[in-house]
Amino acid sequence: MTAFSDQLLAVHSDVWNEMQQHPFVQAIEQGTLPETAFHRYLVFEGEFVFSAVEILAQGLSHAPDVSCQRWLIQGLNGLVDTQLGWFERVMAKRGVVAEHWQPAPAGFIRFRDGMLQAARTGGYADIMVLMFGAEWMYYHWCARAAARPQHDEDLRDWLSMHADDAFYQQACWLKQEVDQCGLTLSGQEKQRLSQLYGDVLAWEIDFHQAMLG
Ligand SMILES: Cc1ncc(CO)c(N)n1
Repeated sequence: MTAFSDQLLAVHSDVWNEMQQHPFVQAIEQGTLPETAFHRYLVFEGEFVFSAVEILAQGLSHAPDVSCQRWLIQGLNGLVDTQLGWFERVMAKRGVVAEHWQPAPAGFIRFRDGMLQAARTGGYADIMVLMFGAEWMYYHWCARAAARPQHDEDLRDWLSMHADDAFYQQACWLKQEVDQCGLTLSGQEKQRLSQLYGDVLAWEIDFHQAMLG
């Protein structure tokens, strides 16, 4: 039987491909992303990472065993220390002030609120689907973009944080958790989570569209 994560990828391949070929992603791959768009991205991606801490923490509150708790705590450390620390340093160095980019674009709000609402009302499987949706997709485009020459050192750094082995292992763990959840879910629950996975990719497309201004 096809693993649940592979079913999600197969059913939603159109929206997956749309995200992988998004103009924001293409601009980064081709080295043509305007600096304004990168600065807008730093502000709202930083805000999303802050929300992702809450999403993973909700996951931690439902974790079925210690091994899952360890993975989630490691993920939380990565977000709070490595990533949020990186935003603070890079934004200060580049003179990017979050308050200057308010109000937040509608595409960002839809993405963030969609993710937070699903994490707050859903169970462990919901949160694994949310984070698998976000991270597996990010690993794939960032790995491609990181393999290209990138003249902006901060962008290069950000891409490599999402293309390195630690990030890949975490994305693989989320994929396995989705498969594990799939083994005991009813057909109706799987249908609901498949819809949620499709929503995540659609919200991601909205988010990255909004970053182009
Ligand atoms: C917008 C967005 N989606 C997904 C990820 C994956 O972690 C991220 N860092 N940012």
